[in-house]
Amino acid sequence: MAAANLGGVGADSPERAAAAAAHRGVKAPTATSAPFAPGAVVAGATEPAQSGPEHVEQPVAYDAILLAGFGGPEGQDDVIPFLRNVTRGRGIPDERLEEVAHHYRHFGGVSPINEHNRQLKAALEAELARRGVDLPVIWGNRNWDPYMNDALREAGERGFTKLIAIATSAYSSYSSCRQYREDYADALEDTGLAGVVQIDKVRQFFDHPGFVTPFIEGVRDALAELEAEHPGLDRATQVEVLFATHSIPTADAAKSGPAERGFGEGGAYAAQHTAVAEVVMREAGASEVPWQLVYQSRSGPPTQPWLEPDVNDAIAELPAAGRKAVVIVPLGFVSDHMEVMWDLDEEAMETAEEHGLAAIRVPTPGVHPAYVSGLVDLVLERVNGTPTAERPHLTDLGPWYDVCRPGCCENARLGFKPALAGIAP
Ligand SMILES: CC1=C(CCC(=O)O)c2cc3nc(cc4[nH]c(cc5[nH]c(cc1n2)c(C)c5CCC(=O)O)c(CCC(=O)O)c4C)C(CCC(=O)O)=C3C
Ligand SMILES: [Fe+2]
Repeated sequence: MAAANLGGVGADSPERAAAAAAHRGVKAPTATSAPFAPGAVVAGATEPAQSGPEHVEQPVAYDAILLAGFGGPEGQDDVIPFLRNVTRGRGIPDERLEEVAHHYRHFGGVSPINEHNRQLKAALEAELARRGVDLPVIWGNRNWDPYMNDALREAGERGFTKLIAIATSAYSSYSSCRQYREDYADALEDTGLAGVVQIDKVRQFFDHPGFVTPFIEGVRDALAELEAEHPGLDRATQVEVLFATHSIPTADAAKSGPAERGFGEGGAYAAQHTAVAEVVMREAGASEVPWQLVYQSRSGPPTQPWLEPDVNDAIAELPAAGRKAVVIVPLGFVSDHMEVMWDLDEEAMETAEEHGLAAIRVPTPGVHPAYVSGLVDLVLERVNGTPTAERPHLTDLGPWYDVCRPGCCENARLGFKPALAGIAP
């Protein structure tokens, strides 16, 4: 969410450092004794192996799919408790949270994200049934009901021991990948299922055709619509496509992806978005249209550098470059949640209007059939042990890792915390 400065006691607080340090000591090392599939790293492993496969090519008999969401409030009374969950450990007073809350308040305290995930779960179940795949889907959120702990308790009660997780987040970074993996580890500890339930994850799917196809269609349709509404509009000089994603601290960005790949400044996070945007422009038949990658929804103290440029600043520059229209592509998001409906549909659209630009925001994947069946493909890739060479990916960065590399996507401020489905530290 944008605007509010939630630096607060903030990133480098002693409380946080202490919490991180405490974490290192408390977990029992179980990696060597666990009867898990090669490539799986066990909850609580403090000294796991330093090497392992990047791609798991052996078939694994999973019991269920764990759909992992962010979670969001569903009424005014939920808003502050939800924001406390999101910002836990950062010591942010409720008055400051109320500044962020106004986006939610504006929509009756309801984020649509949980409803999106209910619909996605139903769509996945329908697609699994259509393909004759007998895998139940359990859904748990990081920050709101139904919580990850509830989902894992349910898994335990139903006797599931092998879960394949899909997080509703396509790219590599602390917030979009590793934080989910840490929360799986925490939830297994909380529910007493560490060492009993194995959680693997599907690879980050930023360049999977199922995720990219809706954006390709969206850009193609948006350009056609602009041209129909504005006869004579020259797409090569008067239109610009802005690919928008969530800003993150530059320090987190630099640590996104495996250290040894050396992605430079914006890390794997920026590299993945740039590579996907290129594919979208090409496949939408729009290679001649100018485009750039922009960021949105920054928070944190103003002194802390986050990825730039901000979408609104980028829009403000467009008229001087001769642009008359802008296409905004929410490339970083899987559904029209608050970041999209407020930061893009309210704020960025208003900025475009102020600058006299025609503007269209293209849809997120949502429950697009290509996206839903792509997610099922990603699960089946692991169920069937599909050879790496046969795994679809539209950029030369992929197919991304099944087992995250040491230090991958670490939080630049918190440092190491145990996480599943990867090799630590
Ligand atoms: C990369 C990324 C994604 C995309 C990947 C993914 O989808 O997981 C994402 C998604 C989301 N972020 C969301 C909401 C929030 N994110 C916050 C804070 C932050 N997000 C960050 C990054 C990301 N966030 C970061 C680096 C922070 C600062 C934390 C820190 O400094 O350590 C805050 C706290 C207030 C504030 O800081 O503004 C809120 C309320 C919602 C729910 C929306 C709804 O309710 O509809 C969703 C889907
Ligand atoms: Fe966020």
